[in-house]
Amino acid sequence: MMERYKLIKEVGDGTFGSVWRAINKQTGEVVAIKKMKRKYYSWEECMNLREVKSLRRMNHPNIVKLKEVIRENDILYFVFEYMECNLYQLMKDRGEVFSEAEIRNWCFQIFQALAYMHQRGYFHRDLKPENLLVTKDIIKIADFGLAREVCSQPPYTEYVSTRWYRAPEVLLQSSVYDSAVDIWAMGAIMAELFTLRPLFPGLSEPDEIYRICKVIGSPSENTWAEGLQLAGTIKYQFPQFSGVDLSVLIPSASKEAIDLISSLCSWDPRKRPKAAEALQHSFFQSCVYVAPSLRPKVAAKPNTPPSVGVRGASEQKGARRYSTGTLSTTKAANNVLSVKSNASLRTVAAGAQRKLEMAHQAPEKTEKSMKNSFKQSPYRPPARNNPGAFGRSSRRMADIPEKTSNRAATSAKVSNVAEKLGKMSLNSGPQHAGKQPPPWMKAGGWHSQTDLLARSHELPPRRFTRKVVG
Ligand SMILES: Nc1ncnc2c1ncn2[C@@H]1O[C@H](COP(=O)(O)OP(=O)(O)OP(=O)(O)O)[C@@H](O)[C@H]1O
Repeated sequence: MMERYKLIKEVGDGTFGSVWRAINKQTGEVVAIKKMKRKYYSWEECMNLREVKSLRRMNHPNIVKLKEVIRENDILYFVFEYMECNLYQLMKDRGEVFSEAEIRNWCFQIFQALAYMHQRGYFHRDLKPENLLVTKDIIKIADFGLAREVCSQPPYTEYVSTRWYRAPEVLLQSSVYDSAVDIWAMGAIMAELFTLRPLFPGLSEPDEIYRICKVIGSPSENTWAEGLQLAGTIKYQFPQFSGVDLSVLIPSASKEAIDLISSLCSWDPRKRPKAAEALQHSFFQSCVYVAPSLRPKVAAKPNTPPSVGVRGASEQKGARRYSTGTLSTTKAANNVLSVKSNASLRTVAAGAQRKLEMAHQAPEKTEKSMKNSFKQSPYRPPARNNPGAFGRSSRRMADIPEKTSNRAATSAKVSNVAEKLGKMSLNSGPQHAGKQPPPWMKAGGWHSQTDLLARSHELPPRRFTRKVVG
């Protein structure tokens, strides 16, 4: 099976697998092949993997497409559509800041993918720049190793995710969390796109919360009563900060962008907008939806990329087919699973699920649980010479995913807007013509600014190290 592909170059080395650029010798198609690090001794084991289970159900232009699953000599390979680079690589190599139009374009696409995914009852749980893959103007969500079905039943597995983008309810070990964790991550990522620096680069879990408090202000009974309870449960006391003016921290961002980021990064998960609501924020005003009835009757092209931001309207015609399609798998040969669109789903019995999930952890890349972390290192303000919110810490430290004992569960609360999304397609409107309506979402309470927080233009060049190669 694998002889059909020629491996060209390793382009990524993740926790669970190494990723290669490869060519399909028969068709000449360039693909990305993820070779899993552990062995899989049966086909059933493979079918139970989260990555397979969730990606099989996803068919969206902004979710990286799983083309094939191959098991050969007990090694498991995922064949994905190939993407040129990830968002972290783009930021790292960037000499100057991205334009707001570029950021809007990317975020609009990611929120569409999230709206699609959340609406179908999945959330990603590990959104970070490395998992957002870019080819030209198109951005796609990758790495569904941690994706969870919103309605899945307990017992819930421990899970691994990346600290800098981790939502406060997860840091505080909430037993119930939901798709709002992806929304928090998007706030942090969006801010990072503007400044090219992580917004909350915590060196540990307590430090992560400390930095969040410093930037968005400590939570109160008014802003997040449940959070105070959660903190009480693990005997954690929030440091007291009133927060800073995000527009000072992110000077290149417009008022609308600042308003959206502050909504996304709300302490209370229920106060964060849903992905479909975020798409309606005034920041995305130039990205206009067109109802199907108003669309020109042109046959959708099978692989048309989505039209976003202010780009050409001609690209948008295929958008709807992606938001309605489903995936199915065809076991074409004994050890090959080809993934085809627009056919029915098959759910695999979850017999060995828990065993697999546990095996899915990478012990050498985990840290002790938050409980232990807090127990052993009670809250301490960073030392005087601590670099502050935008520290010069090694990126690798936060790349190390942490094992937490959170249980994921929630009801899939899908807004009407999200439901409508599947019936809509995209169009591009003019850039901010005329007066803009006020943002629909209220910004968080920004009170004062602390000089401990460096401004982005005062920051030294980014010196983070990453595990991504190529
Ligand atoms: N389809 C693709 N096209 C091109 N590069 C890819 C593709 N998929 C993954 N990569 C590269 O490989 C890297 C690791 O991939 P991925 O995140 O899927 O692996 P992982 O083992 O699950 O990683 P993690 O440590 O984040 O859990 C990505 O950051 C990206 O740079």
